[in-house]
Amino acid sequence: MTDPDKTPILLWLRRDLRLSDHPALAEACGAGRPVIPVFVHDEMVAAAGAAPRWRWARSVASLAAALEDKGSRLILRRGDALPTLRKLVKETGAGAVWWTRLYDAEARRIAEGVKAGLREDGTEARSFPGHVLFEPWTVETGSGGYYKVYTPFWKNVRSRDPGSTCPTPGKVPAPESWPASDKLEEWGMGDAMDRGAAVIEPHATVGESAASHRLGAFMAHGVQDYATARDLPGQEGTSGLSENLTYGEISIRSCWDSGRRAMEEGKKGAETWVGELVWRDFAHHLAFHTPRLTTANWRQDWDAFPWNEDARLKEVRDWKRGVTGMTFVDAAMREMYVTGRMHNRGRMIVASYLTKHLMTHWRIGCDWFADCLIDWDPANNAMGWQWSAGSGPDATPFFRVFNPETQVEKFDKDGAYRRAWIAELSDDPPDTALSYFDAIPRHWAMDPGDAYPDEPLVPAGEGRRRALEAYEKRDF
Ligand SMILES: Cc1cc2nc3c(=O)[nH]c(=O)nc-3n(C[C@H](O)[C@H](O)[C@H](O)COP(=O)(O)OP(=O)(O)OC[C@H]3O[C@@H](n4cnc5c(N)ncnc54)[C@H](O)[C@@H]3O)c2cc1C
Repeated sequence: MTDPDKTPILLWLRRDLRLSDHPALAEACGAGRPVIPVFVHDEMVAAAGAAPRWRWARSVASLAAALEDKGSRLILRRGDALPTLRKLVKETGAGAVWWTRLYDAEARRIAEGVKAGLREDGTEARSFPGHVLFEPWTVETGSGGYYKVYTPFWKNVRSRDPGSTCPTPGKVPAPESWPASDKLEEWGMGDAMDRGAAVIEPHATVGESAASHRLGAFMAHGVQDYATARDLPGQEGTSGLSENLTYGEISIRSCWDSGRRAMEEGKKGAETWVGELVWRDFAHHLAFHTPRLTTANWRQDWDAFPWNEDARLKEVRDWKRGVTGMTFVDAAMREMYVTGRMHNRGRMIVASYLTKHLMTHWRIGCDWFADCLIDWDPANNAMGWQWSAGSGPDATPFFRVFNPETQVEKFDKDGAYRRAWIAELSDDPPDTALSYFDAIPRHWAMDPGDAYPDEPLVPAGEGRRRALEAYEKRDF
């Protein structure tokens, strides 16, 4: 009979594509058993949008190479998670499947199915922390509930210790023989991206060592001025780490440790930055405690609001294509289309314009972001949209309508951001602005020589009036 203590451990990897500070990997490597790392192109991966899927593949390729350096491999399989893992358990004689916990509804639904199915078969199924600083059930209000407002959540955790980082394994113990693996290229994970990988590629910073370099550079040069520079989309004033955190190429705990160290060194922007890391935890806290966050109005009475829910309307199309005539909105939408990223200030402005001036349901914008962002994260994205729309917890109230014109004056005074992204506004547009026209599908029939709209689709004042009127008339 096989000694269960010697059987291989299947390490099922999802959004934890790194070797450092990886609790499940560290424990597996210390268990005296072979470890078989596996990435499954499962129902969660298949449902991801075009840009996230492309970026996910880049992360998988990077981890596969890093594992080779550790004497290991990354086994790739395609299919729904449970049957695929069951099949691998059978083929390899693995006695255990371990993974890192995720907290959004869909990821949990899949993992719960895997856990139940494997346990039924007598296979050990065990999950580990590592995706957030503080697991959602460990942060409680005085009365034992969950937090619905960020500030008290922040106060609760700001002096807590998320624990020490785990050592990076020197070697990952290999099995006597490896199971077969798919080839990543055969999965075509970039195929759905109609702007093509070549456009986004130069804007992505992929893999664990690039992420760690990025964190170091931000700590050395960026964090000091973060509190003010973070609001200026024309500058590189933020860490850019969201794409790496999304795929777990860096651990949130190492970001926290660096941020806390910078606080101790008296770097001015450090506490604000650590506070943003905690916004990420807060989003996952909410997604865990109220799973509807990612799909439905968090405040359920907002179901009765007269949102436009038709994504085919011209105004929604113009918003997606960055031709609303509202320069801040258009610059941000184009930035996202070319780079797969959008500055946080831009995200707030475009979301406010769509949900308030265009009175369009946040889900339409949320879905478009989910297709375009290389840092797409189900919890952060949904929380950001519901915060902007007024339907979420701790949201900006619906009657507080961002004015995209005054926002531009405040945060892009010198016009650097708009010039960078809107070619039609300049006689000599920069490459960034022109690259938008290489990125868009031909059927959008747009050209840098086209006239930019003379008037916004919905002017700031009129949109505000319309939104407030609808809000006053709401019957909830
Ligand atoms: C409508 C909308 C949609 C959004 N969608 C996403 C998304 O899909 N994925 C995503 O990672 N973030 C999302 N955000 C949050 C935020 O815009 C990005 O995390 C930020 O722009 C990333 O840039 P950075 O890595 O340079 O962040 P930094 O400013 O350097 O912050 C460090 C890290 O803190 C976290 N963080 C910062 N701001 C927030 C925030 N408001 N909410 C949650 N976490 C935050 C991120 O992990 C970020 O990488 C969204 C915000 C809005 C308003």
